[in-house]
Amino acid sequence: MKDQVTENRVQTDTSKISAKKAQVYYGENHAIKDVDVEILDKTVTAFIGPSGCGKSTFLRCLNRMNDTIPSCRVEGKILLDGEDIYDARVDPVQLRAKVGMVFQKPNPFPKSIYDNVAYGPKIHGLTRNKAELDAVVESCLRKAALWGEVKDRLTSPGTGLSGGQQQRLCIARAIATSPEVLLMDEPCSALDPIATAQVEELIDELRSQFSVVIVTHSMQQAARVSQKTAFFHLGNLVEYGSTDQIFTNPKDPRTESYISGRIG
Ligand SMILES: Nc1ncnc2c1ncn2[C@@H]1O[C@H](COP(=O)(O)OP(=O)(O)OP(=O)(O)O)[C@@H](O)[C@H]1O
Repeated sequence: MKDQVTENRVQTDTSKISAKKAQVYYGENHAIKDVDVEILDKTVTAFIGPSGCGKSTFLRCLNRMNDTIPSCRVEGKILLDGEDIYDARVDPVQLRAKVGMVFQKPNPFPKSIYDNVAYGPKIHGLTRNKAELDAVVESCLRKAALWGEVKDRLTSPGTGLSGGQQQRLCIARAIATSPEVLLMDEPCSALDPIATAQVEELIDELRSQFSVVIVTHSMQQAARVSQKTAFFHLGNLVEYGSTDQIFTNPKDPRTESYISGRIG
């Protein structure tokens, strides 16, 4: 099958996150309607769709980031490895260490480069001593392709880096808690083409370790970085499939209209 040929880099068909009849409301506004989807492990999944269709809202459901919005209500089930993440026993802070997030605008803490990355391992007690923490910081900065540029100024403020470097620092910070899933909400929208290419390359490397979900407005980016694509429209998940199939042979006329530029 064509899917399998073009998708030969997908390493697994194991489901990492399952949404079952997921609904999200902001007060009366029904923003996500009946979404069923399986997000695969060690795969990059792109969420695409016109502005306001609910991509970010659905992304934020996956690590309970919507909990911070008072008017927001989530119904249905979101399971991480089969466990309901909305169960009362789940601690959202622990959940967000497992399901990390990188935002549209780089948002380093007003701390040193070192402390930005060390923060998560410290608060979650993931290292036993300074040497271990140093090793985690170095390894995450290396994975984020930033080590070479910052190794001589680890004590300088993270906010003093360029936009692209700040975003890679935020990625290093997000991976420092050894997440199983990384959620990225338009991570390149504030970056220039060179920084975008670096982050895209990084995304491709990260998926050998965990599942990555990326919201993007750029169909070119979705095609470059993802193996699976979900197309949202007016709060509905209209179509989900291999990125190749979605872009070359969409089944739903709404997907076709969007990818050919007729809606959005
Ligand atoms: N914090 C919020 N409070 C109230 N309504 C919200 C909030 N965030 C999003 N919404 C509403 O939910 C719907 C989906 O918005 P969302 O931001 O998830 O869409 P999106 O597809 O990510 O859009 P964009 O591509 O423009 O970022 C919209 O009707 C929006 O107005």
